[in-house]
Amino acid sequence: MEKPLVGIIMGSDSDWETMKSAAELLKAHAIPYEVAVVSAHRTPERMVDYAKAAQGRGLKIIIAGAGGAAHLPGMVSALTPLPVLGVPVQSKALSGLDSLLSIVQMPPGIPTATFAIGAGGATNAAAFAMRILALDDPRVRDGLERYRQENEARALDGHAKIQP
Ligand SMILES: Nc1c(C(=O)O)ncn1[C@@H]1O[C@H](COP(=O)(O)O)[C@@H](O)[C@H]1O
Repeated sequence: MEKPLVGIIMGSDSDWETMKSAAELLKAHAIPYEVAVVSAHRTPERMVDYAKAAQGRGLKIIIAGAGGAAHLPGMVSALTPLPVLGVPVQSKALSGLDSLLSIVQMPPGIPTATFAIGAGGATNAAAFAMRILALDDPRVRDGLERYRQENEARALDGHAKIQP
């Protein structure tokens, strides 16, 4: 087993339905990743341990998803120098706007990337992680080019279908 380069963490197992989209993209491109439930609110000490150990364990990027009062991405970002990519999970009460605003409005000095609400955001967080890894890894660069071509083919296929 290759050592994971990307850590996908989420506040609750109920976020997996959203966050699995990130895992699927990384898996499709053979990028080693790990998955964990880590919560700033419910398991604060585990969060501190996870964030502080991440770089030393060889992780390069953390994708953090959370819903509602989504403090996890920002708190992890405060505890590690690694890039943290935040995914707002769609909440029932406020449709994820709460999650989005909780992640995006970080104070200067603690940068935390913020993606779209829901599974599309999780996919893009993984695609962005690939772009970061591609800076030093030609294999990931090739994978990204394949992914771009697949997306292009899918769009053109859709275009062909709507021609009268
Ligand atoms: N936002 C956070 C954090 C955190 O930010 O640390 N921990 C859990 N949660 C969120 O609570 C929501 C409801 O969780 P449950 O479904 O377990 O009740 C989830 O979307 C989770 O991300």
